[in-house]
Amino acid sequence: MTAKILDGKAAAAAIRAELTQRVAKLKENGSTPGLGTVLVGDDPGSHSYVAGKHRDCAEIGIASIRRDLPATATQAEVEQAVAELNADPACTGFIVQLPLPKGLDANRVLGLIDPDKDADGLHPVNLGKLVLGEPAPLPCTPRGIVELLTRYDIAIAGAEVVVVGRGVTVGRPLGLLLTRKSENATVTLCHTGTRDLAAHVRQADIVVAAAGVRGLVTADMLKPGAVVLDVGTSRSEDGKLVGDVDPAAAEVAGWLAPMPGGVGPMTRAMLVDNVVLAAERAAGI
Ligand SMILES: Nc1nc(=O)c2c([nH]1)NC[C@@H]1CN(c3ccc(C(=O)N[C@@H](CCC(=O)O)C(=O)O)cc3)C=[N+]21
Repeated sequence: MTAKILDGKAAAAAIRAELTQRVAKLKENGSTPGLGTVLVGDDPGSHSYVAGKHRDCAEIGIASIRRDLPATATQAEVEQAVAELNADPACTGFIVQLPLPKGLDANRVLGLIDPDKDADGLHPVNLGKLVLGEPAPLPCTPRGIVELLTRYDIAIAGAEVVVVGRGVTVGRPLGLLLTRKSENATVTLCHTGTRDLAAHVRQADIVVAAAGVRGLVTADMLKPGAVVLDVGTSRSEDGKLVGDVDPAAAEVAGWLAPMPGGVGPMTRAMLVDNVVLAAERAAGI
């Protein structure tokens, strides 16, 4: 048996088509959403992600605003770029691409983003609202995971979900999202300090691997038929993108969101969706 594919690339293309319609409607109402990005330094991976985001905006018909700063940018210069986007009415939502170069205080920068323009859902106020169950922009990768499962009719309510990884952008907020009443999953949050990872993963109906450790989740850990989402992104020796899930896992899993082609494209689609949702809210749609 080989796992069926959760095709995030196809699902994201469908979402972009829906977003194109919603943006056309917003424009009829005199509102054009605009996504801003702040990119510091010359990491090739970060450059290619940011380029992808601007391509998505062009396809969907929303404006995009780029602020690229050199690797030598100071904390004050990065904060200035954030202040400019906060003040720019053409920019209705923006992100600061992470990680920032060493020496810059990312949490301080994130805290300066206007929470209403926080397209990533990573501002402390918005993360706090997620804990409190109040409406707020939600982190893109967790949203993309829920959206992908929903589009494939995979039941989340009542499922035993094991999340591997406690990062601020994926693992930690994903646990919060999946345990809301509306999702109703039971979540175990595993991490590098987990004593027996295999014992936890073996119980899971759904496994989300988001630790950034190549091959961390292996075939022998899985319950046959489990749904596996690979969110890990590391580079192999020859520079290829590789995930956290060992390729042999595809022989045991029932469903697999591969890396690439799984959750990554959904993350990008949810970023634009966050910006469009905020514009719709502002326009009373
Ligand atoms: N403020 C901020 N927000 C982010 O959302 C954010 C960030 N910083 N920093 C880096 C991570 C990483 N991330 C990805 C998004 C899409 C793909 C994606 O679309 N990947 C394609 C492959 C792309 C390729 O081949 O290069 C795929 O999985 O199929 C990957 C990674 C967003 N991040």
